[in-house]
Amino acid sequence: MDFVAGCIGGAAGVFVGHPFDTVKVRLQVQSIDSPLYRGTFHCFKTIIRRESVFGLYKGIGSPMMGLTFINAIVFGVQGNALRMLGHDTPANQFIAGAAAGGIQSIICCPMELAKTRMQMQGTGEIKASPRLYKNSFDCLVRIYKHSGVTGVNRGMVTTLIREIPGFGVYFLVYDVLTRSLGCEPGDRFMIPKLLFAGGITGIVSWLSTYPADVIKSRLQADGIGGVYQYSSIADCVRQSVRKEGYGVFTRGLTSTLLRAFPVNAATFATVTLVLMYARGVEEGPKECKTTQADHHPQIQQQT
Ligand SMILES: NC(=[NH2+])NCCC[C@H](N)C(=O)O
Repeated sequence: MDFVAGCIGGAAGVFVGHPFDTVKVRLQVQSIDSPLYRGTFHCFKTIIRRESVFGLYKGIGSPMMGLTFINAIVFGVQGNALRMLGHDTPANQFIAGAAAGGIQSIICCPMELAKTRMQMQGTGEIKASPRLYKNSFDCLVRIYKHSGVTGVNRGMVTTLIREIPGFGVYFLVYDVLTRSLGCEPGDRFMIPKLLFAGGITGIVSWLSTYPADVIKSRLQADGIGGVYQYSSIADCVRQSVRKEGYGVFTRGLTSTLLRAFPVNAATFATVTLVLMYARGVEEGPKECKTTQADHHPQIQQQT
């Protein structure tokens, strides 16, 4: 049931958060020499004006499909890893989350490569012009045909640098918050508490590894049409800092944090409600459990 809950929770999160992600990528990747957007809200308005509201949903295909598996992997691996580690401690929360973050990167990296390319395609164009990629799947097929497995995994190292600590923090912070807020079964404020805990967790998690996300976006957007600006991660960091200063690592951060709260609040609350329904249907009222796998956003009905 964790699988189903994770899938539905992930889909809810993608629908709520994708526009913010598109704005983030546009701001992260746009040229500093001739910027199209002055900031987060100007970017939102410009995309809607020039590309309609659907411009905000460019590239949603791959995360909507990919997150079905990603959330299932994340919640499944984290819960099983924690059980393997034996004790539900903050350190084990981090370790289990980091393991989940590393494993889900196998799907996340190609998925975000396609998403990033689709989000950057047709930037600022008022009228649809012939596109390099028809859709996210066509994007990955073309990259694979041109550059093979290496091409499809472009940005993998920066994805791992972002996701392994990022997901470690994700599950550690969520566990600490839900415990300190007293998310106990039968608490009538449990859902608002879980929404709050999930939202804050998303913000803290993204802040923890955001510089890696900026570099990952630039590397994954690089090479469209076969023209490469960066030769390596170090070259991308060097060029970015030399041209824009260390502030480059905050590009798109506002949109990311605006996205992180509702997406992760929606994901955790949806997972909770799906599991609550499932347990309510399958197993009826349950005692409050203590293991982390059951400390996840679940609601056991009072017996
Ligand atoms: N820095 C991270 N990768 N944090 C994990 C957050 C994952 C969550 N699915 C989101 O997209 O917000």
